[in-house]
Amino acid sequence: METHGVYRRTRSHGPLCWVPASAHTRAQSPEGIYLTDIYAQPIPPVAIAIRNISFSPRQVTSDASFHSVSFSETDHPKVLITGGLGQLGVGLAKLLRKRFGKNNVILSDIRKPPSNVFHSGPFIYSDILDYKNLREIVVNNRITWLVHYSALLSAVGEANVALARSVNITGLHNILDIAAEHGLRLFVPSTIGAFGPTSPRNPTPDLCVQRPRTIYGVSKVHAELMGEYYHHRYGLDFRCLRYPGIISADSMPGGGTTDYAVQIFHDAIKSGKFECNLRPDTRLPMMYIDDCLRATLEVMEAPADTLSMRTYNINAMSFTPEELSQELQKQMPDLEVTYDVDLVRQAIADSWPMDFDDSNARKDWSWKHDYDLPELVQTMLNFFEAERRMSHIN
Ligand SMILES: NC(=O)c1ccc[n+]([C@@H]2O[C@H](COP(=O)([O-])OP(=O)(O)OC[C@H]3O[C@@H](n4cnc5c(N)ncnc54)[C@H](O)[C@@H]3O)[C@@H](O)[C@H]2O)c1
Ligand SMILES: C[C@@H](O)[C@H](N)C(=O)O
Repeated sequence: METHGVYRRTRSHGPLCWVPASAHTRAQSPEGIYLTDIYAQPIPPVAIAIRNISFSPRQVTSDASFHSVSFSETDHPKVLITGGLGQLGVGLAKLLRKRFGKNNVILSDIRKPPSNVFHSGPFIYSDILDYKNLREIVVNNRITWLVHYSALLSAVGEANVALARSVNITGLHNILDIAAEHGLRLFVPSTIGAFGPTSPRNPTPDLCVQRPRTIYGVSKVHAELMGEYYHHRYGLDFRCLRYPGIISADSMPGGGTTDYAVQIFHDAIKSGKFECNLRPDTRLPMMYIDDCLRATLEVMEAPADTLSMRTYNINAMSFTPEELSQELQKQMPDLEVTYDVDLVRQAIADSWPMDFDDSNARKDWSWKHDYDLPELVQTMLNFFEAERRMSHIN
């Protein structure tokens, strides 16, 4: 057995890893991380975060390896998606189930799933603020990948800062600890909202000033930094993409600043009219959902040695409400677009990137988007047309 400061190297279960030599005797922070680890020099690259609420000395002996759930690259991962009933989770589950098998992907949320989602594969109740319940789900289902989608988005976050802080920050802490303790590969999405008015906006590179002015943005910068810290400090396999505004036809957005770019299609088809809550010249990075979900799978499958960073910008297109309206009007010339600016959303949008530099993702793991603005508009309209025909048949 090799020792290194207060750490011991062990291979008792699963891969070689570092664990604290006398875990049960040292002082813990409120988050359950050993404070004395901070002073143990030199710090080995891989060690494990342990919570006081998660292990008592009776439950786990001091020489246990918490990396006991090993994920072989040849096996299918067993995936848990948190916050899975939002705009993105159901589509991601569908993509991952196609690849890994229906029963290897569990959707979870605190809401009641609609019947088609409930019957399309495993669904489980999970509140990310309930740490013990999360741990039970991970253990009982032998989870190896965790996709953490639960969050309050930018506009709803500003309307309820306390809840956003709790879900987006405390919830993330639970997720990080669970993932580190059980050796999971963890995906946490970040956003264009992780930048602020002092960031370069056109284009915004991966590494630059990040001083967002929303609780959503602050919580996402915190998530990026904590994930990267757990990666360097504890060997957590943390992967993060900063998504642009995502546009989807069969799922509705959950209260963000980019929601107008989805709503315009619904209103255009329903009434031929749309009232936009952002100014016509507000340029923001955007992406069709299929590109976003494929990027997520691709970065999760990327060999670790191709990832020069753990947080990447990804992008597809940038447009303004005026440009989106004009593209739609090519197919729907009678569409009427008016503007009634929501000051909160406008201030948020004015502080976000106008264009996103994703050259590192393109270089490191060959990221490439499929949909530009014309394909996006055509695909969205095709979806609604197909839906209309189906409803006529039924
Ligand atoms: N949709 C976008 O345009 C976009 C862009 C950038 C980043 N993202 C990120 O992607 C992720 C998914 O986004 P989305 O658009 O699907 O979000 P959404 O708002 O549509 O869904 C979030 C889900 O989280 C759930 N949730 C809330 N509190 C919870 C709790 N305590 N425990 C468990 N679940 C809880 C909600 O019920 C909801 O279903 C989020 O982290 C978001 O920040 C989304
Ligand atoms: C951009 C993204 O994070 C989300 N759609 C929002 O507007 O809040």
